[in-house]
Amino acid sequence: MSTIVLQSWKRCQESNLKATENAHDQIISMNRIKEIIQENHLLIRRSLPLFGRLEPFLLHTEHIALLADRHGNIIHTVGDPTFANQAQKVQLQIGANWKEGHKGTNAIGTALIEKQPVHVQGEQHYFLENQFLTCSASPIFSTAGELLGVVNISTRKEYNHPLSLTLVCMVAEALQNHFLSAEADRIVTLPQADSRTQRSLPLIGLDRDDRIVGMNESAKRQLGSEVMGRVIEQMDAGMENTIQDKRKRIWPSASPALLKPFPRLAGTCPRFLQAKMLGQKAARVDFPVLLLGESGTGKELFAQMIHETGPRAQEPFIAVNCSSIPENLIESELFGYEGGSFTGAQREGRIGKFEAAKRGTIFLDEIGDMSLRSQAALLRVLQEKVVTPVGSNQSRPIYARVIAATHRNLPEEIRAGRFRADLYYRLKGVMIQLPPLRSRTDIPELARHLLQQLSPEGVAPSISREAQALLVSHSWPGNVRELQGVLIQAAFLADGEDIEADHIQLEGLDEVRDVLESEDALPSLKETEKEAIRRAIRATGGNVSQAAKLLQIGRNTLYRKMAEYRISLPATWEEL
Ligand SMILES: Nc1ncnc2c1ncn2[C@@H]1O[C@H](COP(=O)(O)OP(=O)(O)OP(=O)(O)O)[C@@H](O)[C@H]1O
Repeated sequence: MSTIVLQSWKRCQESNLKATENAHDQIISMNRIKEIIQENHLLIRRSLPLFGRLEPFLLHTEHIALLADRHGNIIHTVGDPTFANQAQKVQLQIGANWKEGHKGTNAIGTALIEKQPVHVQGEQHYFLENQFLTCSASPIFSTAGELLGVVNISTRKEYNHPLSLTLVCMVAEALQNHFLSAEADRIVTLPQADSRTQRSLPLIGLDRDDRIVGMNESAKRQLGSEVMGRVIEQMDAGMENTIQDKRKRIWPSASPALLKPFPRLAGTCPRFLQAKMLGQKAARVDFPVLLLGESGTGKELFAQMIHETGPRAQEPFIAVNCSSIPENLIESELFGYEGGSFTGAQREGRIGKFEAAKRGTIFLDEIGDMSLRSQAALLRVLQEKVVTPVGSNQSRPIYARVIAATHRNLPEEIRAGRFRADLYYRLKGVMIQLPPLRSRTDIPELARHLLQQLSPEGVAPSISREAQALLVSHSWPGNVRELQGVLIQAAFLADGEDIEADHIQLEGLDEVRDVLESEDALPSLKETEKEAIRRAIRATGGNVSQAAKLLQIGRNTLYRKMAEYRISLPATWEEL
């Protein structure tokens, strides 16, 4: 018996599995099978062609090939129908679960635990009822290295053949190479370290910046998985040959005529249009996006548009305000938690925002306000593309696209030691800088658009020349959000008539800012601001959105100020 099989038997004995009893198979409902197939649709879709090619060779040979997901659920089978019938007696069929924990030593379950190819022959199966089988399984890894499932070939024990293990390894490797070719922009191959011992060509997948985004097992053995995310030219990786290059297809095809419009984003200012075009291009590809801009410049709206016009539009868009979550809760919020893992946690546990975003988009707003500890945890997740819920030791793959945003100057934050450089480089696949409103040349047009939005059924009021001049000359510290507020007030005061200069109330904001900047007055103004925030929170019963509206500042700005002044929300916050 191999060491792997011996160790597996030991685990089974320690778990008190009784070899002579039948395995505790769960009967899985049709609905659950559909869900499992849905969860693994990408793996199945990409594996089907290969299984299709394998099928004719398995017919009349009493062999079947199976695909199982990373939990050991069988999700696809092909092969000899006679043997498939016999295999069903022990539930070796679609929908059944072959985790070692309840099926004992078996190729699928044991390969999942060991994360390496496993051959289990006849009597080496732990349960007597499975000992008529001989099975070989090899794990399938994503290009980023996460375990996706296993490919397994089973037959009767009399037909045991050592080559079946080689065959499953080749199928798993072919699948991984196929994933690599679908996901990377360019694939390069390294010279083989030792062509006698190396089974296949080491392949490396690169993004358009030549950063390593995936590797097959052979490359991983040669370079180690820690090189993921590094730029190939900066590495001493030896000579490489490009064997596939899709980059030319991605970028030229994103000509302006082919870009999908961002209907909710108004503006004609050249700086804004340039940012919008970058966003439209980013919607077509899957790179991480980093949105930079002051509060209220439209970062969240931009992120929504990138999501809604891209291929992930049918999946969820989940926005997370990183500055509003207390540091000790951020990991459980993002990555989820197991039941009872900390005081105040829900008994049944909860999935995190990354998993909730499924194959959609997670929008990490105010990323620059995250603590260094949380940044380290986030970086790990982005690198490994798996989350480990708080209190659990099981990691789960994540598929969401990441769009991050901040009003902070991240290079400056990095220099000050408050932001991790490696996280910054991970996040800034495509970087888009949104101009502040005061530097935009299209304030009157934007104002007309916002007024139109305010009166969807009627005719929006016009804005007189004097009123426009006021709007253009204001410094807009609150950006588009502030403009929205001013226009609501103006339309209300105009009472159905056109908006005149008198209706534009830019009251005090500039004066307040001027005074705030004068050093002598600073302490008392801070106090005033603190008190205003406290009162707004009290008046709205702790509703931050309403309090922000009352104070005429953005929600994020309010959160920031609350953190700065150490003002916490009553009860609800503590109960979180
Ligand atoms: N170009 C635009 N066209 C129309 N509406 C806009 C535009 N830019 C921003 N807005 C509107 O302005 C408001 C503020 O935008 P948004 O919340 O996206 O800003 P933000 O940069 O994410 O702010 P914060 O950093 O404070 O969260 C929203 O109501 C949004 O719909």
